[in-house]
Amino acid sequence: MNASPVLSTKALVAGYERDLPIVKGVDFALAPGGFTTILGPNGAGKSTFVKAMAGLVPVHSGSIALGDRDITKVPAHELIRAGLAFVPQNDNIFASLGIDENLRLCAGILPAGRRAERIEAVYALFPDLAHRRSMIAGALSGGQRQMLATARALLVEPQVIILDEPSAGLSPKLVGEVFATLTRINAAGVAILLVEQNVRAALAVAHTALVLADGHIVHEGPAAPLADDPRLGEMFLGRHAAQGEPA
Ligand SMILES: Nc1ncnc2c1ncn2[C@@H]1O[C@H](COP(=O)(O)OP(=O)(O)OP(=O)(O)O)[C@@H](O)[C@H]1O
Repeated sequence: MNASPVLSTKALVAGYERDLPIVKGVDFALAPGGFTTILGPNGAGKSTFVKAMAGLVPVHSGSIALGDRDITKVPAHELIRAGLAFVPQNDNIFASLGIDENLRLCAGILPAGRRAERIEAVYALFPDLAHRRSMIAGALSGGQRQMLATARALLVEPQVIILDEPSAGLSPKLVGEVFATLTRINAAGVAILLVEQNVRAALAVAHTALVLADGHIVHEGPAAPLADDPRLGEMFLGRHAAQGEPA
């Protein structure tokens, strides 16, 4: 028996301008504790799709649910309290503040009595950050910045965390560290939705994969087998492949 999804969409159409849909009717479901990666060619609408779920891009039609709650029209700041955390690709930390200040600032939305306890719980997940509490965030490496951004999102004990290309611009070693961290977070019971360009690394950690092309789902299934699936290249090349153009 399948548990009801923690995050889902029905016939979701979304985009920045009303007459220009980018996400074109997507039905999606993320299982509680699941780990799904969203892949697809540049401009497929991956970021737009997750931003719509995070309340950051207008929904034209269809619906979004967090558990049983319809969140289609819930603003982004309320979604964080409701248990849906979003880590954007850029500008996801306060670079001029210390690591500890970054966390304390974000913990401000929690009841006062829980803040210190949650900050320590998050430090326990990120020992690299715990060792550098007073360091200015802007001086962190790319991978450490991503970890701080993820740590901030975890302060509220979300049911779901959505990450938009956390490995962008990182060296292979740092990519490995970021993805190992995501695996630990998921093992602790937090469902993860991960937008990635780094296809191989994402398929190695996620349970399921969803491939978007031109705002539509063109494939959905277990992640690991997709890495060796000959159709993978075609899904990324889209109509160019169908027209027989070279990769
Ligand atoms: N802020 C914006 N305003 C208007 N259009 C946008 C905006 N951001 C993205 N778009 C458009 O939406 C389409 C999908 O972009 P999106 O960033 O969602 O794709 P993506 O699959 O995440 O691509 P990439 O892998 O290159 O990041 C593109 O045509 C893009 O130009």
